Amino acid sequence: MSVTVRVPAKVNVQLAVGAARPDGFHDLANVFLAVGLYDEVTVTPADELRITCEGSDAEQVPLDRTNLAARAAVALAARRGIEPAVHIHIAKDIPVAGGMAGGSADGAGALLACNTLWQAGASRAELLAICAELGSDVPFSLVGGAALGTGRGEQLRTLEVGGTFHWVFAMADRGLSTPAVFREFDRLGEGLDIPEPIASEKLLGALAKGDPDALAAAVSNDLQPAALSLFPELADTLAAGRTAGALAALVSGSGPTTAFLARDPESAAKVAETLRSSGTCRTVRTASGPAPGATVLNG
Ligand SMILES: C[C@@](CO)(OP(=O)(O)O)[C@H](O)COP(=O)(O)OP(=O)(O)OC[C@H]1O[C@@H](n2ccc(N)nc2=O)[C@H](O)[C@@H]1O
Ligand SMILES: Nc1ncnc2c1ncn2[C@@H]1O[C@H](COP(=O)(O)OP(=O)(O)O)[C@@H](O)[C@H]1O
Repeated sequence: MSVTVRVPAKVNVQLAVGAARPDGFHDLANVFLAVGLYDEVTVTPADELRITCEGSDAEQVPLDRTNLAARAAVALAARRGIEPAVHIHIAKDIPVAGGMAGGSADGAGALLACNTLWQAGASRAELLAICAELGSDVPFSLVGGAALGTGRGEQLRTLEVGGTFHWVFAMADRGLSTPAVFREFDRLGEGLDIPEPIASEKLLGALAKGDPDALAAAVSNDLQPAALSLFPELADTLAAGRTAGALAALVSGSGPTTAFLARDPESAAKVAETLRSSGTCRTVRTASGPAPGATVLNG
């Protein structure tokens, strides 16, 4: 018997970043929106832990115990005193190292799948605690929808969303390392007074209303200057999307995926087409949000 879990990607509609903490992390006001681009994680009993991956970015995914899906299975098995004897297969559609939390999605997906396969009985609270140990973004991948993440992004408050938002995502031809982007944020901010990260009331209101124009006016990403400093060509992609009629154009999280908010599906298709022919990115996808969090598809 196998269990398959579907898990969404995310875009950060607000990413406010505070100064570096003594532990090296940064306090955030991180407004996550799950979008309908998914990885599927399938777990099947096996003699020992094994990982396989399929999809266009599969060769970039580590197949050893550093894979977040493997770490999730090991963490749950250790808590239950059992062997993580499972084959984890990842059908990957979320870009790797793209700032869309693909690894985090696989971690949350494997955790929910193993909990189901092993009938391990971990509560939602226990699953969320394991997710937070695995990474700052992993709890949100489990929960989906829209949420405000505080602390290092792992303490979640669910947000109301009053409609569907239509997005276009432009994937770059190389990845960006999340720690490197935070380091660049620190370097650019040296000697400056970095304010406490606070969620924007205007942005939360726009989400609650489902108003794309109001959301477009309120989106922000404090990591964007750092991502652009490490990957200056992203400015051309952002400009191409704006010219094509996107309501807002921003780097998704630590990048280098760029995200474009459109008024409706027709406008999203037009922005996508223009970006495809712009020569400024590798692939272009459309997706809408909010999307549900990790969901068991069978088993
Ligand atoms: C920036 C964000 C925005 O949602 O995601 P991505 O855009 O990369 O997907 C997240 O904060 C990334 O979360 P995640 O990828 O889970 O990060 P973690 O594994 O917890 O941490 C990786 C590294 O990122 C830096 N980091 C992460 C989170 C945080 N609040 N402060 C940090 O400084 C630290 O250098 C840390 O060692
Ligand atoms: N299941 C996984 N899928 C993708 N990357 C993973 C996974 N597990 C670990 N990684 C590592 O995490 C890094 C960041 O990947 P990813 O989570 O896709 O990007 P981001 O943090 O930008 O959202 C990758 O370069 C890879 O080395």
